Amino acid sequence: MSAQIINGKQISDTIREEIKNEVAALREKGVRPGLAVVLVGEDPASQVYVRNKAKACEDLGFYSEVHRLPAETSQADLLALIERLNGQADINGILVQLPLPKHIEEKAVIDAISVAKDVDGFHPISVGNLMIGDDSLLPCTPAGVIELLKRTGNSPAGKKAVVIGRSNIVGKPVSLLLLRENATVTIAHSRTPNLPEVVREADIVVAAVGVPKLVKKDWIKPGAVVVDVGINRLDTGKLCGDVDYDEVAEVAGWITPVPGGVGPMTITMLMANTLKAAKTAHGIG
Ligand SMILES: Nc1nc(=O)c2c([nH]1)NC[C@@H]1CN(c3ccc(C(=O)N[C@@H](CCC(=O)O)C(=O)O)cc3)C=[N+]21
Repeated sequence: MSAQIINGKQISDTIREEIKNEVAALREKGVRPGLAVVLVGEDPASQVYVRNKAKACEDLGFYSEVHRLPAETSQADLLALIERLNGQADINGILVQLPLPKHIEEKAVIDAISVAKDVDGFHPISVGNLMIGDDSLLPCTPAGVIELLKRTGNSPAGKKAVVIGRSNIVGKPVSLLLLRENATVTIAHSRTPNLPEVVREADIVVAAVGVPKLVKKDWIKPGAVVVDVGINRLDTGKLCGDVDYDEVAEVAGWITPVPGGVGPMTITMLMANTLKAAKTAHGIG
């Protein structure tokens, strides 16, 4: 047996087409969603991500601004830029690329972003809204995971889900979203005893730990859905996930590849959030 592949690239393209059509209709009414991306420093991986986000904006008809600041930018200057973007009517979403240089306090920066423009969903109020179940801007990667499950007919309702990893950007929020979708959720992590045994109970496995090929074939219940959020760059330059894809694909029912799985969905959900923020800003349902 061999797993069906969850093609994140293809699903992402379908959603982008939906967004593109909606943006075109909005622009007829004089509304153009706008995204500001802020990059501090010259981290090469971040440069690539920022370029991809700007490209997505262009492809989908969004207005976009990329602010590239030198690595030695002061926290005060960065906060002043965010303040300006918060007040800018043509900007509906603000994304400050993480990680930031050491001398800048991440929390101060995230807290400064207007909740209405928090398209990453990282602001404490957005996190609180997620916890309560209020309709808010959801963090992009977790929202992408849910979308992949739903669009392949793998609704989490009534399923047992095991999330490996408890980070603020993936593990915790994806667990809350799975719970909201009526899954029974276990959050496993580096201190969980008998991890393979715990994972073997799962109908849905979400791996988000950042350890290359951690999840093995004998951890997986036959037929389970395996979603790999890990993006690890090996010494060879190749990307690899947290799941040992080749062997796990032999037992899983469904599996996401890396690249081409969750990654493309992250940027697509960012676009969806920016569109949503623009509609809210203009009082459009
Ligand atoms: N404020 C903030 N928000 C973020 O959302 C954010 C961030 N900072 N910092 C960095 C991480 C990483 N991230 C990715 C987005 C897309 C792919 C993606 O499209 N990956 C492709 C492959 C890309 C490649 O080849 O390198 C794939 O998996 O198929 C990956 C990673 C967003 N991040």
